[in-house]
Amino acid sequence: MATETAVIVVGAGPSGLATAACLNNLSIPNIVLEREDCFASLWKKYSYDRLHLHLAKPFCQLALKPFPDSYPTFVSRAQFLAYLDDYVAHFKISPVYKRSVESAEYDQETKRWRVMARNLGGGNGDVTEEFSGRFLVVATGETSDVFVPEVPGLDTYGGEVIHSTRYKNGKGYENKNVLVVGSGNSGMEIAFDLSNYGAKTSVAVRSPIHVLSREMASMGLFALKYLSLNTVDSILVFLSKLWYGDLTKYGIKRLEGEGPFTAKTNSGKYPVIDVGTIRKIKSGEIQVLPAVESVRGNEVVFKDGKSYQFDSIIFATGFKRSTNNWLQVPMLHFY
Ligand SMILES: NC(=O)C1=CN([C@@H]2O[C@H](COP(=O)(O)OP(=O)(O)OC[C@H]3O[C@@H](n4cnc5c(N)ncnc54)[C@H](OP(=O)(O)O)[C@@H]3O)[C@@H](O)[C@H]2O)C=CC1
Ligand SMILES: O=C(O)C(=O)Cc1c[nH]c2ccccc12
Repeated sequence: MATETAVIVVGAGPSGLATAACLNNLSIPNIVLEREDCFASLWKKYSYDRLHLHLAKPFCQLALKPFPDSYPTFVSRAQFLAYLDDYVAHFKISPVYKRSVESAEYDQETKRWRVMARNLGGGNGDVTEEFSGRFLVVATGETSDVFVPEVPGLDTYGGEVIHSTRYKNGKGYENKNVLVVGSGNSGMEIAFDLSNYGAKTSVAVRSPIHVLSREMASMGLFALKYLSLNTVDSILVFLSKLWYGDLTKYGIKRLEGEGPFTAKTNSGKYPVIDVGTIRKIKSGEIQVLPAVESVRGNEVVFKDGKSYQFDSIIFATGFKRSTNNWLQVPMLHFY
């Protein structure tokens, strides 16, 4: 027997919770299905201690409930989680946990979505459950499944290998040679954190990037209300050049041809919001290396042919979307 509702929301991250809050506020029946055993699992379980929202308060609060006035401009992970706890209680949201959605199809006859979810908490053997709703909301985000590239020889590596989602802080990395692979926001901040804990830190930067300060990014978002994307991007590139200078000699090339917000909008390439990493790169505390080519024992070989020994490798290589695995809508395309 299918469980019937008006709206099925897949994912209990911040977007899924905000959707459920708006629906509950209008007394529209809904069910939130969540694969994990808690809401906002990325924030709760899979992020590092020093994490703060990168964008100023007004850009990050969820629908219908602003952040408390006492919160600072850049909200910490603990504060964000406390806010979400309040939010879930206030809007009486009760996600159904440990439900991994395996398929969602729209039935043209009944005009309803049929969603099949595996109950991961079913004890002996998982059970598949059916949910039926008039509307489906996909709130599984851009960060649902971890991505680690295949690196030749990685299986011969004797040191520790983790994905950025397992990194909490630099305890235990003091004086260790640590390589962070990936120069997105996770990689750049984890490198900064490791260095603060006394790790000998390197970061492998494969592609050109935009680097902005938190203030530049928030100012840019605010300016988008009044100015075009291209104008805002030109201002941001100007400010970034002025503030950070040319980073080529440190191994970081600026992304040319597409401004920071255009790159985000067109190809999901987020600008790096600098939290202090660039200063450490300039001072030599953090070493920038090119793309990783292969691993040979405890040595990592880079694109320039050089190789170095590392005690640990942290793959901050991002995520894969999961939507295409279960959403059966041939006419929709997701990048
Ligand atoms: N405080 C905050 O609000 C924070 C927000 N975030 C956000 O979370 C999201 C995820 O960020 P993040 O975890 O950094 O992931 P991203 O996808 O943003 O970054 C992944 C990085 O890994 C690199 N990479 C991928 N594959 C390879 C490979 N085979 N070899 C070498 N490098 C590779 C990418 O380089 P390339 O471009 O060459 O593919 C890129 O630099 C983003 O939206 C980010 O902005 C993250 C941290 C903090
Ligand atoms: O408001 C948007 O469209 C966003 O994606 C916000 C956002 C998240 N991370 C960022 C990094 C730099 C600039 C904007 C964002």
